[in-house]
Amino acid sequence: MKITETTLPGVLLLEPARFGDDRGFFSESWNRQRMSENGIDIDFVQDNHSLSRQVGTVRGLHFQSPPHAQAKLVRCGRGSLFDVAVDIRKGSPTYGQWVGYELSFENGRQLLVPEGFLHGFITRSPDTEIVYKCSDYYAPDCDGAVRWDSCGIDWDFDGEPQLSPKDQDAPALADFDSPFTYGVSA
Ligand SMILES: Cc1cn([C@H]2C[C@H](O)[C@@H](COP(=O)(O)OP(=O)(O)O[C@H]3O[C@@H](C)C(=O)[C@@H](O)[C@H]3O)O2)c(=O)[nH]c1=O
Repeated sequence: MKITETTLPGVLLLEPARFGDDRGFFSESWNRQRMSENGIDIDFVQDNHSLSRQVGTVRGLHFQSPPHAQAKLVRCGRGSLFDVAVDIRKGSPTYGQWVGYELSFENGRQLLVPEGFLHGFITRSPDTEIVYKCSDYYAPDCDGAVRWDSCGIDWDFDGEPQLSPKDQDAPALADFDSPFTYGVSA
């Protein structure tokens, strides 16, 4: 497991080992003990899976408010996508900054998105599947979104993205009052 820090402290890029043979490959996509040895102690309680048919489907940018804030461990099950995290902790030295990485079935990369960050992605291939673990259960009352195109993210996409009505109507980051504060545990 290769773990790389990003420019946003706490957001990590993980590359699990793949053991290839004539059949294909084997990979441990999550090993609690190994992660703990690397200082990552998260109790994941829910595993999510979604399919996006079209290239240029955007899901995000999403968060759940305290007391149901979620850390997420994200990977791509099929196809490819550009996955993004944005720091929305008020008072954070990196507030409003983002990181983005290509996650694909081929590269097997994972992104760890802590509590206090927006998460979202755009698909780069048709029929792309995303799979992610969450550290708290889905809580619709705490569900929130910020406009995908309001954070200065370079999505490297020229067309018209496919968005849910909820994501279309989300507030811009500039008009958003974040429920997270830097240094305060959610
Ligand atoms: C997120 C979620 C949704 N749902 C339901 C609600 C709704 O009827 C349907 C679709 O929900 P959404 O439109 O919110 O799905 P989606 O836009 O895929 O939302 C997801 O986007 C990515 C980027 C994330 O980071 C996730 O946390 C989550 O917010 O699924 C659940 O039952 N459990 C869940 O955990």
